[in-house]
Amino acid sequence: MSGQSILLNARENRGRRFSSHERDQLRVTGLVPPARARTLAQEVERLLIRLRALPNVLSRYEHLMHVLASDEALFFAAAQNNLRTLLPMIYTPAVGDACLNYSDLAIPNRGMWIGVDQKGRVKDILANWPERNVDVIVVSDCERILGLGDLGANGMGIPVGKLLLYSACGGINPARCLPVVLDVGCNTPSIRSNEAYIGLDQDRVSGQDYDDFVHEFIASAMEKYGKSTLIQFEDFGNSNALRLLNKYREKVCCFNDDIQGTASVGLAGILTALRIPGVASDLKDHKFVFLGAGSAGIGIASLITLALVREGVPEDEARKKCWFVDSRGLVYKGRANVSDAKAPFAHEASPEVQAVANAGLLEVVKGLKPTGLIGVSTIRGSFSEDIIREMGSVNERPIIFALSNPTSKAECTAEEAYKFTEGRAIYASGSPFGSVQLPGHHTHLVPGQGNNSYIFPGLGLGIVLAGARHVPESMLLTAADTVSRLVDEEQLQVSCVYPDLSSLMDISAHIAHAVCQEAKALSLNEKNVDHLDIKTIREIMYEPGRGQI
Ligand SMILES: NC(=O)C1=CN([C@@H]2O[C@H](COP(=O)(O)OP(=O)(O)OC[C@H]3O[C@@H](n4cnc5c(N)ncnc54)[C@H](OP(=O)(O)O)[C@@H]3O)[C@@H](O)[C@H]2O)C=CC1
Ligand SMILES: CC(=O)C(=O)O
Ligand SMILES: [Mg+2]
Repeated sequence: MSGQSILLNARENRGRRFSSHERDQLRVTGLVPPARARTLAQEVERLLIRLRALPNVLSRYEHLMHVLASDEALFFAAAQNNLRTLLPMIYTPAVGDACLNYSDLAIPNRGMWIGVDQKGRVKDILANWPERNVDVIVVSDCERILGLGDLGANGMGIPVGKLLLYSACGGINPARCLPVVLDVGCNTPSIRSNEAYIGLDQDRVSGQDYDDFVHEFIASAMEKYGKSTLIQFEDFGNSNALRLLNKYREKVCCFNDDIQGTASVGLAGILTALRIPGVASDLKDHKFVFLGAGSAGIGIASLITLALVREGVPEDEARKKCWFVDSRGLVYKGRANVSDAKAPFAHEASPEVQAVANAGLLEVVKGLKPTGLIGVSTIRGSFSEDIIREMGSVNERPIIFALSNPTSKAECTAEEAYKFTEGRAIYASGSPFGSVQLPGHHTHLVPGQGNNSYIFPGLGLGIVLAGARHVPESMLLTAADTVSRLVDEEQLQVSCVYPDLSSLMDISAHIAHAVCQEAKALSLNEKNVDHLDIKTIREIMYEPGRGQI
């Protein structure tokens, strides 16, 4: 490749970073401005200045997508070395705004939209993807994009964003990542009424037609890329997420990020909290109330159950540590409308608890006295002052996780959680909040970002390196243990239950190592992992700025 074609290729293009010798050799002299070659560090710095000068979230998102499409090394070097700054611009919360407005954004196309109108032709369509080798596919039908609902084809920002994190935080080569939207229609009138809407203008298909289409996609992807390609299900609606996971988890190498990745990051935060003075140090001495009993909530509770079983607690007893409140109130045995997924967590409720079951979350908290309150409901403000105060009155250090995304959907803010508990809350949120200094307090408090982005990049890397045939729950447990172990004293001092976000590449190397070992222990690895110590994994991770920044 040489001349103009190299400048038009995002993977090869280095724009103004080509040396004069390279410019001559590659025949791009004159095609780039004549000023002396710049370094990657200089270009990254310039990009950050430019981003700061842009007026809003969407303009920054658009700018970054253009950089990505023209100079991949610059994009990922900037991201990997400035995760705290760039993650919120390419992932939550910005990606929420981006998806809401996707049809109107001036950005290059990225990923594959496969429409249900192409049923029967999915294999042919996949053949249009230019790369022969794919390690990870993130696929969404976009029915539940973050807490924003059904955004149809606009949801592409999510598979794209997740895969950007696979490279920026997990060191997977971006050339081997495939974002896919299965466009099965959209039931949100405001999205479809935009005359520029990029998706199919039809209602969602469901039932057998839906299942056949998803199946055709999975079978075609396996046929084209092989059985070791990892499929990550992302942001499927509640009626399909667990169903599809259960259908495919033993058949293909796949996991559902909203169920399992979230479970792992949720458990990691809880395990870390056990190390904070004032919190009961034994998981079995805790009780959790979840607001929201969908993919994320049921996922976290199921993994807490597994962690307790690992400690010798009988499964039935373990499940009783987790209680759910859904859109109809407390979930308990004998209540109407308890789905199969919720049923294992529908416990016998004492008459006192039943008496408050329809009275709202505050009464449930008063009745059950949980040690932890976990928000996965998409309802902003649902952890009201009263509820947070109640958590503070029954716990020395209440665990309060507001995990709904994006920021606009968080059950409570970091400041609310700290203020209403006099700084005693151990708080984490799905989308980032800044640190908080309460009046009269010496130290600032740092909310952890309880987001599955701590998990899936390293988990995926481990799966790919091991050539794992399946993704058993024990891999999610081991990922949670690993993340929790990496939280240092300094973080604990400021009540933060997650490791420093800017070290995600290192965290991912640790997770990948643990996952490789787990794959080997279960004989699930198609590839030899014996040589893969943490240092070796870290060295083979994709990192365009290595040694230059
Ligand atoms: N931090 C992270 O890493 C992650 C965060 N999330 C976030 O979690 C949220 C939920 O995701 P997910 O579980 O997949 O979504 P689901 O659609 O699967 O579940 C949503 C749940 O919220 C419940 N709910 C809705 N309204 C209310 C209400 N007013 N009061 C109580 N419960 C209510 C629903 O109740 P019902 O069952 O009765 O309909 C349902 O159980 C989203 O905002 C998502 O962005 C998700 C994955 C990862
Ligand atoms: C983080 C994530 O996966 C979600 O909010 O859906
Ligand atoms: Mg998700």
